[in-house]
Amino acid sequence: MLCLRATLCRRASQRLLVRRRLARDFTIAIDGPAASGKSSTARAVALELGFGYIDSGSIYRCATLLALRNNIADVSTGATDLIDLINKSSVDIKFQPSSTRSAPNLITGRLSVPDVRILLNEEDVSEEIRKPEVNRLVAKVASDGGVRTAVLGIQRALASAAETRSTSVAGKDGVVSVPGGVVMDGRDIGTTIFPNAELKIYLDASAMARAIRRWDEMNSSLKQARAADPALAAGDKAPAEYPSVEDIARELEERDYADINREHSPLRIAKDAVVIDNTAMTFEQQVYSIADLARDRMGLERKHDDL
Ligand SMILES: Nc1ncnc2c1ncn2[C@@H]1O[C@H](COP(=O)(O)OP(=O)(O)O)[C@@H](O)[C@H]1O
Ligand SMILES: Nc1ccn([C@H]2C[C@H](O)[C@@H](COP(=O)(O)OP(=O)(O)O)O2)c(=O)n1
Repeated sequence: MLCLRATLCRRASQRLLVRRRLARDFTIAIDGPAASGKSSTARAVALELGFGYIDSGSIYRCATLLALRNNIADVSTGATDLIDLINKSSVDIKFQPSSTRSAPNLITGRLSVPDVRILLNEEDVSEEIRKPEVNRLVAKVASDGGVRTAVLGIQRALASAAETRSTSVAGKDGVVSVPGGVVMDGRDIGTTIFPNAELKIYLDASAMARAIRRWDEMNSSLKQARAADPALAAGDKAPAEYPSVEDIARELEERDYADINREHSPLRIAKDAVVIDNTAMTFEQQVYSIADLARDRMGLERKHDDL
């Protein structure tokens, strides 16, 4: 009896060790075109699995903000100065538990989407990096090879910090502490940044669905801002300042074209990526199916076969 118990305990701890080993440094790469749902999905998947999250697009957006603030309008001639500024800057991504502020338009069902704050040299620039002037310039900034190399340094540092942070994950034998995995989203994560990522997702949706989602998102944020600020509620800021769905569709199309056709690390579907078109999917379906794909590959039990 004692012997049987010892064997069972040994087997349980071996299983645990296998899981710990599998969960160690487990990386999920999520790539796809603009507004396909990468960042909201990545955040919810990271929360579901107890992983860290890195929004690589926000680093390119910070680089673009540095260019705008330092009057580097022409990235091709000002690249050296911009690279110098990036190398001297710090970017931090603060992943905060549950908030609907970062996905105000989304029906998330049972899920919560954690908020993410982006700090550039310790200043919170989360809202500023989403402004239209940044949207217009970011693809150009991200097309420069030297800028990409400078951004890579920040991405690697953030990823290794996330991976060394231990988290608690509910395993079959109870809660276990595992060195944290990481979810990173962007354009070249599965192809260039983490070509050996354990799970690669290419998230896509129709161009119109993506434009409508972005438009919805902007309008929900405007409604929230109006509710919080009487000056905005009184109509001081005309809704006409806000782009139409057609304007947004055009902007997304231009950015996708630049991201797909650039020389350095263009947006491509990695050959071993799982392609998910979420045009007709609910947010819950896309998050739970990715989390279960990750669980499969970590040797953990699936949780959402009901979907
Ligand atoms: N399956 C879905 N159905 C409807 N809206 C979605 C879905 N997935 C994401 N969204 C919404 O689409 C918008 C764009 O998502 P986001 O995560 O910011 O995309 P990306 O990071 O690819 O630019 C957000 O407002 C998000 O809440
Ligand atoms: N890994 C990455 C991430 C983003 N970029 C570039 C290309 C994108 O147009 C910009 C902004 O990316 P971001 O993911 O914030 O953009 P969207 O949220 O999808 O609109 O940065 C990149 O080149 N490589």
